[in-house]
Amino acid sequence: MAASAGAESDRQAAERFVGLLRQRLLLSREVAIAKFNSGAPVEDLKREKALIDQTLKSTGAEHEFAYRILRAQIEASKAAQRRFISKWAGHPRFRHAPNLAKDVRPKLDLLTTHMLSMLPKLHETRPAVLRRAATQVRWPKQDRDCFGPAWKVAVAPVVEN
Ligand SMILES: O=C(O)C(=O)C[C@]1(C(=O)O)C=C[C@@H](O)C=C1
Repeated sequence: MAASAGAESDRQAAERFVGLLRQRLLLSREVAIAKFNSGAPVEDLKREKALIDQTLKSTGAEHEFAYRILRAQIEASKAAQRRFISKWAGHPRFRHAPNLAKDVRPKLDLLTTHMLSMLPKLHETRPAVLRRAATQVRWPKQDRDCFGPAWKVAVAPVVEN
């Protein structure tokens, strides 16, 4: 470790990045609860456009990669939300639902910014290391049926890179 002491290793960077994607996907359950209670549709194209525009404005050389990664996170979130909402069909509304605009979206935004700030580092990370980190991710057992398939969507641009 002598020469690179203090520098984040490839493995650490990959795990940190994948951890951010995981946290973002975990929030899709909160989003789904809010939408299940309010009846709002899963897809919000206005919000997606705002996110993408913001991303394209704030990224440099990693433009294309950033776009693909963010798109995948949005698609993954929708896939997980739809699974949750169909699983809850026939259930009463949740007693406590988070406020999408005030509670959940600011968290999604923070994770997105953090995630995108790691892209330059990620470009130098070997794909095999990223793939390994992505396959090591675990989900709460009771929600694996929703997060598992969505995770494949979330990491597709990372593991195929
Ligand atoms: O903010 C929402 O309403 C979400 O469902 C989250 C999210 C996202 O991943 O950022 C996903 C799907 C929507 O179409 C818009 C945004």
